[in-house]
Formats: sequence, C-alpha cells, structure tokens
Amino acid sequence: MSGFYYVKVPNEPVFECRARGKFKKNNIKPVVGDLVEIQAIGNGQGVIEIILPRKNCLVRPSVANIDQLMVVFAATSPEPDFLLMDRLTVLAEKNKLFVTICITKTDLDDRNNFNKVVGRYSNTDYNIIGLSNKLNRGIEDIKDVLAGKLSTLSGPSGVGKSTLINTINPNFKLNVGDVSIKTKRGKHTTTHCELLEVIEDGFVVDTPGFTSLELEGISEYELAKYFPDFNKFNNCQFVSCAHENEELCGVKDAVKSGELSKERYKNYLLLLQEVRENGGKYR
Ligand SMILES: Nc1nc2c(ncn2[C@@H]2O[C@H](COP(=O)(O)OP(=O)(O)OP(=O)(O)O)[C@@H](O)[C@H]2O)c(=O)[nH]1
Ligand SMILES: [Zn+2]
Repeated sequence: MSGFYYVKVPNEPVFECRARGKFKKNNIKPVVGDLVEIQAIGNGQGVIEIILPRKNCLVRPSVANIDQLMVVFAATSPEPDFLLMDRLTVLAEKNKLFVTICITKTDLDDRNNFNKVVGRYSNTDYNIIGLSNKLNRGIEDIKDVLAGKLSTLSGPSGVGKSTLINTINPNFKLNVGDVSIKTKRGKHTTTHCELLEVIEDGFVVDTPGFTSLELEGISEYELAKYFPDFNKFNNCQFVSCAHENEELCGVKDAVKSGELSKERYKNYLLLLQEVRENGGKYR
C-alpha cells in the first residue's frame, strides 16, 4: 500500500511502517535498502524514526546501500550488448560496487560469447560466471557471490534474471516471460520494488534493473577511472591523459599489443564522446 514501508527486523515478522512527518518536510524518503530505526506501535506496525547514513543510493529505481551489481546478459538470445555491459560496469565503479558478470544461456552458446566476455574483462577483478538455468550449471557460484550482500541484477529483458532467482530459490515463483513479448518497449514500469532474500542473508533487489542508467554527472576526466583494467596501463606521458589522441599513452599501447581489449577501448571512446556531448552528464 502506498505510504507504507515494510521493514525487516531480525527474528521478527516484517513490520508495516509509516515514516515520520519530518522526513517529508525535509524532502527525504525512505528507499529500498535503507537501514532504519523504527518504533513499534503494536500489531506488527511501526514508525520509521531514523534513516541511517547511506553508503550509496542509486536512482530509478531508488535503492540504497547496494554492495554488488550483478550484470546479467545472455550468451545468446538476446545477443550480448557489450556497450550496455560496459556502461553498467562504469555505473558500478562510480558507486564502488562489486561487479559480477553473469552470462546466462551458456547451453546455447555456440558462438563462444562467454569466452569473449572473459577475454574482454581479463584485466579486471570482476567475477565472471557462466550459467545455464536449463542445465543447472553455475548456480552454486551465483549463490556464493550473492551470499551476505545486497545485490541488484541488471541486464536486458529476456536474459533469464527471473529464471535465475527462481532456480536459486523456487519459493519466489517470479513470472518468467517470453522473450519476444517482454522485449517490447514500455513494459518495464515497476511501481514497487522490494528486497528478496534469495539465500540466507543474501538479498536481491526485485526491479527491472538500471538499464536507463540515470547517473549523476561523470566528467570526461574521470571516465577512464571507471575502467579498472585501463588503470594498470596508464603510465601515460600526461597525468590527465584521456587515452585518445595523446602521444605516449600506456593505454593505447596496451590496446595495440593486445593486452587490453580493443572492443572495450572502442566502447570507452564512445562513452567519452557521450560524456562530452552531455556536458559531463553521463546517461
Ligand atoms: N536455454 C536457456 N533458456 C533460458 C535460460 N534462462 C532463462 N531462459 C529462458 O529465457 C526466457 C526469459 O527468461 P526470464 O527469466 O523471463 O528473463 P528476465 O531476464 O527475467 O526477463 P525480464 O523479466 O523481461 O527482465 C524464458 O523463456 C526462459 O525459460 C538458460 O539458462 N538457458
Ligand atoms: Zn593515456
């Protein structure tokens, strides 16, 4: 119901809470993932008194205190969108989140897209997990990386996010859709958003994901920072090197020698262009 927040309290049923009026006055709204202090008023109801400081807060949908961005793409059907994959990892880096890249439908991977992903990100410390919901492959690895964290799953429609959650924990019975229907635009307006405890102390935000990528401004000077693999090679002549047209650029050298992924570098240049066109706003 609108105006209510559902608060999980250890060893108690979920409390149905309203927020103190002072929050509204100060234009603050509790969001999913917030750690709060409540006052119980009986009957499983309570009032949110304090919102503890957030370590991060992503928007659209608003979720606070996320530990991990699990980027989910299919090996095929739909084909992986590598530019979106790089955008999502930039979003994660900007917000200091762990990154796990989960490639689903590896049972259909006749073009070796899983290995392509492993190659592209080989100079990062991202977890890269190949998964088949169909063959029950990789599920234990996914459980391991979800344990003890608040994660959000992000990726295009139809890659198998709901199937994955259902496989991990069949209690959820999320709707699994038909790819062709679900990929039509405009289907993804969730009005509510909740946390699913998919395994003990491992929570996942139930949302269509941050594919719209509304970020606060990222300047052209900081974009490269969010490509952690580039950082290993940035012994460039200029400290503020954009790794673009500059001479003596460690990143460009590493791309030339094959140590850094050419595709990822290409996407970096595309995103750099975008950041500039948006005057520092990266969308
Ligand atoms: N072959 C194969 N098919 C899969 C796998 N995982 C999911 N699918 C199928 O892919 C289709 C889409 O799965 P969903 O779980 O609805 O995908 P989703 O990412 O939740 O999609 P949205 O809810 O639109 O975001 C369904 O027909 C699933 O049965 C897999 O590992 N292998
Ligand atoms: Zn450089």
